[in-house]
Amino acid sequence: MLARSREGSDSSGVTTRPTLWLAHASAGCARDRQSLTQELAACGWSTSAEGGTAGVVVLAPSDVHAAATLIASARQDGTERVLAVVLTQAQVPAETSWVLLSEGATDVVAWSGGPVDVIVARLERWRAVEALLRQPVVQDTAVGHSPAWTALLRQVVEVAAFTDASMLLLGESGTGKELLARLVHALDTRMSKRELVVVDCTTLSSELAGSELFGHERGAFTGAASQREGAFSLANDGTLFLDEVGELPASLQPQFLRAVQERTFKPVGGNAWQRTRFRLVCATHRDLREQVRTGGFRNDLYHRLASWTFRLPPLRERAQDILPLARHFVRELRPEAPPPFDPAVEDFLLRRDYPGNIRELRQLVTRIVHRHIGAGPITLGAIAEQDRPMERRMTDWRDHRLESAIQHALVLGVGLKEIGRGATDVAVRLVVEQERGNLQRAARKLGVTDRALQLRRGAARDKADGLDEPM
Ligand SMILES: Nc1ncnc2c1ncn2[C@@H]1O[C@H](COP(=O)(O)OP(=O)(O)OP(=O)(O)O)[C@@H](O)[C@H]1O
Repeated sequence: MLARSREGSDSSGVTTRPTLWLAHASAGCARDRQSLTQELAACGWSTSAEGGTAGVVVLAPSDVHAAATLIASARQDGTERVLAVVLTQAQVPAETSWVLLSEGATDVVAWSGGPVDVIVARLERWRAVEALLRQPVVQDTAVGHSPAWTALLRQVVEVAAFTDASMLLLGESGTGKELLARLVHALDTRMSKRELVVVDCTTLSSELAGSELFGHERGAFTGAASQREGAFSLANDGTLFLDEVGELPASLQPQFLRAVQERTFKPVGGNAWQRTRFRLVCATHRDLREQVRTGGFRNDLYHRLASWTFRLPPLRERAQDILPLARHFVRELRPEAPPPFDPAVEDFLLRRDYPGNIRELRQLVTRIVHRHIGAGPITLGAIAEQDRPMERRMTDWRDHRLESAIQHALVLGVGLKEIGRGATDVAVRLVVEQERGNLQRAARKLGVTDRALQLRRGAARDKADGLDEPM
């Protein structure tokens, strides 16, 4: 019932034709699948039994486990979104939905024949989001194809384009919080959109912060020679980006809460309330919840800021983005003729640690490009002395993170065979994801035969059968 292929994908892995992968969980629902195919076709959605980036799985209420296996396997092979369509006139039981969602279904709906509006509404939204992700404003600025990054981007783009909700961006320094805030502003569809106003809360002093945020009237305080607009007013019909919001002075938080909640504020020294309408995006590298717990940040304000919370992955969790990002920075610096990296330089970039995340990678690549001479590829000699690897700076893959994962497994009583198998399965999953479901390329990269890879994947899927380790 499941035949998959990766055709129809462009370089970013996004399907260029609007064909939907359609599968059914058991022979019993083949006829319903047929009528769903027709209904979808009437709404302009063609379907195929072969893979795509989005799919629909049709199941009878008794097929939950078969459907869950189908969905998990599709997700592993690179299908980004799967809608589970349960053939029932009743509501889908919550337990069924949770099982399907936990195996990777994006959504679960009930359908009992007839119009497919509920299904099509979801497919149209997905298509709109995928179209946005292909826009140059996203492709050319928010570089990265790793699953962690694309999953995040997909959610951010959806919230940015289809809501005016406030967003809280959490992440280590240099992970791209400001870049995402700019993207959210660029994707905002409000016609009257004005500007993006950036306020760095680390630079707000208690005395001047009120004026910076709310503006002031002439003569409001010594030195206020003329009236001045503040960030809340400047951001009207635009976006207000508060960087390092955890540093917002406690004395300002009540006023700030009012401005965010009511969208009204009074300039310093003024009597009249002013209205403002903006999208609020905040960022912090701190644990804001912990600040709330210890009383450094107001709980009510936190909940106002964090309608949506997104965690940006550090670069070490998206290592497959290192080279695409590095090449992107080279193109920015040498747009006319971007030189390629020698394989040895690529290896150096991949093995290094980046505590400063993408900012550190960008600075490193900038130094390399500054030193690169001539028209040929960038060679190891272009790496500045300060950046050259001393043994302790290179990342041994068997580092403390692997050690602590194994330590954890040992504490749980996991045996050597299971640990080895677990490590193999993680490696297989990562490479299959990287190769976007192309099993031949994945096998080559892993240094095993196609058959061995298939066996391992089969065994991982069905651990209960206790198949012997094939590789
Ligand atoms: N996905 C990306 N694609 C291209 N460039 C990126 C990406 N993410 C971050 N950058 C670049 O990395 C640098 C750091 O990003 P940014 O300033 O957005 O990080 P940040 O999380 O806001 O950092 P901080 O917390 O220190 O303010 C910027 O030059 C930005 O353009």
